[in-house]
Amino acid sequence: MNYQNDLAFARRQDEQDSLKNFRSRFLIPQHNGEDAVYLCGNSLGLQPVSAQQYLADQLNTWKNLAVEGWFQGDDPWLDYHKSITGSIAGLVGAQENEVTIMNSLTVNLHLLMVSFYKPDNKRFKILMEGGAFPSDQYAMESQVRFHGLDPKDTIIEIFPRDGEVTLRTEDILKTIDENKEELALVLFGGINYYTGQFFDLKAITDATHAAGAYAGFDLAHAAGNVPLQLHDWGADFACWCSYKYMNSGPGGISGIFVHEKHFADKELNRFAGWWGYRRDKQFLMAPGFDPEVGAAGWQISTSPIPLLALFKASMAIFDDAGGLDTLRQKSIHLTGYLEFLIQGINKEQGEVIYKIITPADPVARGCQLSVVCKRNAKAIFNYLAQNGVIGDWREPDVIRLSPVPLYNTFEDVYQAARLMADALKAV
Ligand SMILES: Cc1ncc(COP(=O)(O)O)c(C=O)c1O
Ligand SMILES: Nc1ccccc1C(=O)C[C@H](N)C(=O)O
Repeated sequence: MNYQNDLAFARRQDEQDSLKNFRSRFLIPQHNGEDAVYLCGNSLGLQPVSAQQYLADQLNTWKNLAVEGWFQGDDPWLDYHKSITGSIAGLVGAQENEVTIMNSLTVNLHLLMVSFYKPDNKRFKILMEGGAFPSDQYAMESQVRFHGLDPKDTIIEIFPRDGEVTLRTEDILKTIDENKEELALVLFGGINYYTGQFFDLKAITDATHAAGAYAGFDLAHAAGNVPLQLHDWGADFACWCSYKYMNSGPGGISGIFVHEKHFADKELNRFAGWWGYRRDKQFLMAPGFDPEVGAAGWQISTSPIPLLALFKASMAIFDDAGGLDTLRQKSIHLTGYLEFLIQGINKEQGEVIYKIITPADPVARGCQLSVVCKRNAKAIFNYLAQNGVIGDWREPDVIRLSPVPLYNTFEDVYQAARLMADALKAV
């Protein structure tokens, strides 16, 4: 696309945007009485206007039906989660029975590792991306210790080559192959939280399986952001939080994927609870765990209905937007526009002050651009915040900015970049 550094150009793009009406379905934070420039869907997606009503409906069911709400009403709570698993499955490229929603992300990472990390004398190593989100590192390390192993001898982290900031797929595949005798699990982020790099998950899955190990993914930054084909890629399992690009609210419920090839595998451990029991017999309260077929059999505890209601409000918007394909098209243009404008600032300055560390190829990134500030980084971030641009800061010098196609505009992106240029004069 031929971008222009010009407000009129940005407004023309917004005018022509087939998704332009979706912004009004979200509550945009205010700054000095105007919409803030919210570029932080990578951390917390915005609240759907309808969220209050979805929540109020369930509070009313609780008020009117109380315990009968589990079995009666328009949308009985017992199967309430089923009304959104189809939409979620569509977003991650799964069959509906391969997806369920439960707990929070790190909890689910642990539970899925109970099933898919079973080290023995021969295969015990875990391969992950260097610089993964700390919670994932802590989860892996504690799982390894739980099995009586030392993380130092067990967890292999792959880091970029010297002088590079992102990982090369060839290096990931080579490391998998080099460790094929001892590898038990490859557990990668879909998109790295710091650099915004979107990994080649199909290639990683294929290489992992060729090495005789399981492939699992933390899709916190990928779900609802980039197209995924978990079923067709043959990934063994995945989990993600829904409060980022899926807009389910702070601490919103997490999703899991288990490939159907594992449904009948009696060898897989799982930590069981009655919510994962086969639904037709759950209330017989019989001894002996008999799981529901599919990912739903990994559930443990009673569904948190208020959280599901919030999630449902957001999934209805994704459904109306027609799924991820249209969103992705706009996303590529929006993020591309931000990249173009930032590069324009660098050109004007005659040096790279805002170094984008996220890959330039749209195939290798989602909404997010991670920008290293070479000068007065924290002061620039603060200047942006004071002027209504909400991104986030990651130590030591990275500003993350994520234009989200459902609610951000080209004008948002234009204003953010204009303020990034102004900041260089102001701080
Ligand atoms: C990649 C990744 N993993 C794990 C987490 C932690 O998730 P939670 O606190 O919901 O367990 C986050 C975000 O907080 C994340 O980005
Ligand atoms: N759950 C949170 C609670 C408080 C503050 C941030 C978060 C995030 O999600 C951070 C995000 N995972 C990140 O990529 O940095």
